[in-house]
Amino acid sequence: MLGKGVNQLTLLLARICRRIPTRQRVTTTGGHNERRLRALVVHPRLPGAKEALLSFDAVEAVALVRAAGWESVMPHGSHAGQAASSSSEEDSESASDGTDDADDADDADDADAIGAYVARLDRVDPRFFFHLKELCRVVVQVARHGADILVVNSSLSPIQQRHLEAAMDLAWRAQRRQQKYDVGTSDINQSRIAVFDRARVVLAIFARRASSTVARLGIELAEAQEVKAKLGAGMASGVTSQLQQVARALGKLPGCDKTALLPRSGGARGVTTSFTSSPQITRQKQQRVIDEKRARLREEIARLQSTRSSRRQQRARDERLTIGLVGYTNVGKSAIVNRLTSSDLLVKDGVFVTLDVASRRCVLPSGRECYVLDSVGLIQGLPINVCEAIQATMQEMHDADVVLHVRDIAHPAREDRWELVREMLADAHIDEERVVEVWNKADLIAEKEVRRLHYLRQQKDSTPVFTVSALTGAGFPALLSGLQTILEEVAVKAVPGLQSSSAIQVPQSGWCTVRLPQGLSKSQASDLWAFLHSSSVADATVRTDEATGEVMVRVRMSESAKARFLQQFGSGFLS
Ligand SMILES: Nc1nc2c(ncn2[C@@H]2O[C@H](COP(=O)(O)OP(=O)(O)OP(=O)(O)O)[C@@H](O)[C@H]2O)c(=O)[nH]1
Ligand SMILES: [Mg+2]
Repeated sequence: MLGKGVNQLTLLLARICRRIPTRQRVTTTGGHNERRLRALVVHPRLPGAKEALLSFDAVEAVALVRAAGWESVMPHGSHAGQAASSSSEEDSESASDGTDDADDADDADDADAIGAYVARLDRVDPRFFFHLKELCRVVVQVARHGADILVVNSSLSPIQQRHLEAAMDLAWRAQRRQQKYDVGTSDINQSRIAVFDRARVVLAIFARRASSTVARLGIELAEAQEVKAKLGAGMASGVTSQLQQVARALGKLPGCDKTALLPRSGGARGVTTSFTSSPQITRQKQQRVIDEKRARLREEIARLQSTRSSRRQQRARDERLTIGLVGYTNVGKSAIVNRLTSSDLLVKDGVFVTLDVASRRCVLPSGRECYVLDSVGLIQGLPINVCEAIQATMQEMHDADVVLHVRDIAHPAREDRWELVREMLADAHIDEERVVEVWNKADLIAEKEVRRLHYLRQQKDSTPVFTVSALTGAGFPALLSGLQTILEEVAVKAVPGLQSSSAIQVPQSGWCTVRLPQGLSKSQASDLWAFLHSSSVADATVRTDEATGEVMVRVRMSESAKARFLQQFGSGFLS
């Protein structure tokens, strides 16, 4: 047992992992009112990024923030999309303080439309992510608008995160000064404005809303991993002068002055976190506790995942084929599952509405049943390994017989998203041959445009595409009969030695032989296949009769299985 010190450490860890400021309650009218945390979203505009898609990327980040339950702050009149002339990196004493009010009216309109602060960068700074001039602007924005959270719509290294937190501590002091709050010395070592990158926001969404235990544990594991990474990331030398520049920029806000913002003893000491400032806790101890926690979580997740995989095996045993739906978030996957299976899964305009895989039964036009799996949406900038729910989605897709890649065909960023999903499917080793595209939301674009997109698509790839509207139901009869044909092909191909359904034939008792005649329908062939692959049949060997061309499948069947076979298919197939 590690004792009381370790318990304290665990509490500290939990606090640091969440790192959400304690300002859940603020005084507005004298009393204590609950208010949502306020997040400033900063979208970095880097060279090479597609200008046309800028607003979609930024708007998506704002949607993520809302899904996390935070309010996105972007008051009118703030800087958005700084003029190109301000984009050069000027890590000098003359760095702009970011407090000037010469906001361009168009920029302000952009801000209102996008809801995010757009930071133009020539490159990513290894220490602060932003070059000094832009860093000052961002920090001033945070201080000015009373944000509790800074969201950088990209991925931050542990060092960048740590340095940004240090800069945010200065913003927090400035916020307090502006509000004439007393900055007590006991508070000084506490980082109060949290810094989130895109992946952390996604984790926060899952942490807030994920209902399954395994998803929650997955979040805890990701957080523990993050803390571990941060332990190794100390403050780089030379950042003090940059923090002083930041303080200078903040010092121009009303009620603030540079010297009051900087820690009394100078340097970056006052902006260290409570974690690193607890002298009694050694780094080894911290690491040991985190490692133990990670091992415990991994074990528990593995145990729960094995339950999940036995559910998959159960599905496989009951002989129904599985269709998995995968795609970018908000493309209409759940709406399609609802249409296919007459279910009422939650459908909503937003990101990450579905947070766990769900399976529903679907009846095909032939009366044959299959499973349809709804899944967690994918999103740009989210490494699969960060999130257990996304890993689970990919595992389900990996095991599905057919994967429907659902696309929002009306979305301007559809091609980038198509590429992203294809890459993620390839990374998860999902065979392209099993993937069928479904173009959804066809009601939102003109038919002529759909035809044009089909034409362009055929130039590149001749695999089938189904165009539907989950809203109106258009295209669903064709989708259902297409799925039926595809599943029959899948079933037939799975019989060893058979290449196509038209060739199917089969067999004798104890040992018996099932004969598959030439003219067998696809649905009969797949039903026969399903039976022959059930647990009551064993040791199948397949050969083709040279004289008749019939396929003969020799199998061992129990007496009861044989009786069921005769009942279902008659005696014509047995010899
Ligand atoms: N116009 C139109 N809207 C649609 C269509 N299909 C879905 N939607 C809307 O798109 C939004 C997202 O639908 P969902 O089914 O929740 O999307 P999803 O892909 O499951 O999203 P996540 O679970 O968040 O990944 C909802 O507002 C739906 O009403 C469609 O064919 N046409
Ligand atoms: Mg959904």
